[in-house]
Amino acid sequence: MEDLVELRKEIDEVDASIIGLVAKRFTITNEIGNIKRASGLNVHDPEREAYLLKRWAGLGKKYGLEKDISIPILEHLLKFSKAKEAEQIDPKNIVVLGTGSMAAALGMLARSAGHNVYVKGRNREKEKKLAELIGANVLPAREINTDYIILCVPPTAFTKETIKLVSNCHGGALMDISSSKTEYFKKAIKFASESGMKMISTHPLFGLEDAKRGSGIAIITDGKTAKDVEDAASFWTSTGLVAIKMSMDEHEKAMAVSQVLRHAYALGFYDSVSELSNMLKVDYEKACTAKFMQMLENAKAIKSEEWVAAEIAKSNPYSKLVYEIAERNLRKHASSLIF
Ligand SMILES: C=C(O[C@@H]1C=C(C(=O)O)C=C[C@H]1O)C(=O)O
Repeated sequence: MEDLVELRKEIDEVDASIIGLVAKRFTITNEIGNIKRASGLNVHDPEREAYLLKRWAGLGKKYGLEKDISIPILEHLLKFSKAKEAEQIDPKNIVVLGTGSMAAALGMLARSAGHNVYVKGRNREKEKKLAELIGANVLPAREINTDYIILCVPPTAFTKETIKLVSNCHGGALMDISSSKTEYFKKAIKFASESGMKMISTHPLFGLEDAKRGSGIAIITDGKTAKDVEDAASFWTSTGLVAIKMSMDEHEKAMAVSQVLRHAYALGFYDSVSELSNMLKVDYEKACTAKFMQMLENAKAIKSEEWVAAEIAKSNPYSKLVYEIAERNLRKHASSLIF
């Protein structure tokens, strides 16, 4: 039985590599599509395809794989690579700066929409791993024209050195993804202008696990030309996200309700659960509902990143109001229920 588990683990790893490589192949065929479009060549190249069929048969033989297995895979790839090449409208050169989960989520969305995605991080290993995972390329050292550099690093890691990592990238705009805009935004604008880049502030309105087509992304309109906002919106729309244009103040207000307030109660709830259960010496997990556990899980996730919650609360201009109202309502319920 242990062997079965081990072998399945191995299969899972092989499958991840296969998918990563298939996605990488599409990045390359999309780039070929761009070159063909620029030089007026046909997408379909029968000579090249005949060569590939022969080569795949040869490679199959070398690895002991029957033609019946290998050739249909190639045919499937050819069908979709040509379809993607043909349908590509306006592929952008995107650099994902950072190697964390948000970088993975956004890079993946951009990749699957057919954009050319490059990964850049401070750590070479992590950078390579992420590029493989999403079927993108590591940012090459040569000079490169970019449309958007998506800044997926936490505010604390956002320094001049971070920007230097993409000093070979020219053109386009730097996009931050932070949920609290005021402080971060100022810093990002400063760095962007120092390095001659435009700055567009965005905020993906989803958590790390649920970055999927149809989720929203806020685009901050303050101080931006209508064209810059429109271009950014159309890029994100192409990845399947819904672009929501809003002012910085509207965004901060929405964050005050949906993040600062939620975090306040979640952290208060989490701390109260542990304090109260210790005090009562009760094993609440033995006799609680699934809904309670769900709420505790949510609170625990926020607690585990308390510093993020603190940072958002610290820089949100409405936090004081949020805490006043949260406290008042808790007291109101306490007095109407108990006292
Ligand atoms: C990518 C290309 O375009 C098409 C797709 C191919 C592929 O997926 O490998 C090969 C030949 C072309 O019909 C190319 O010309 O290389």
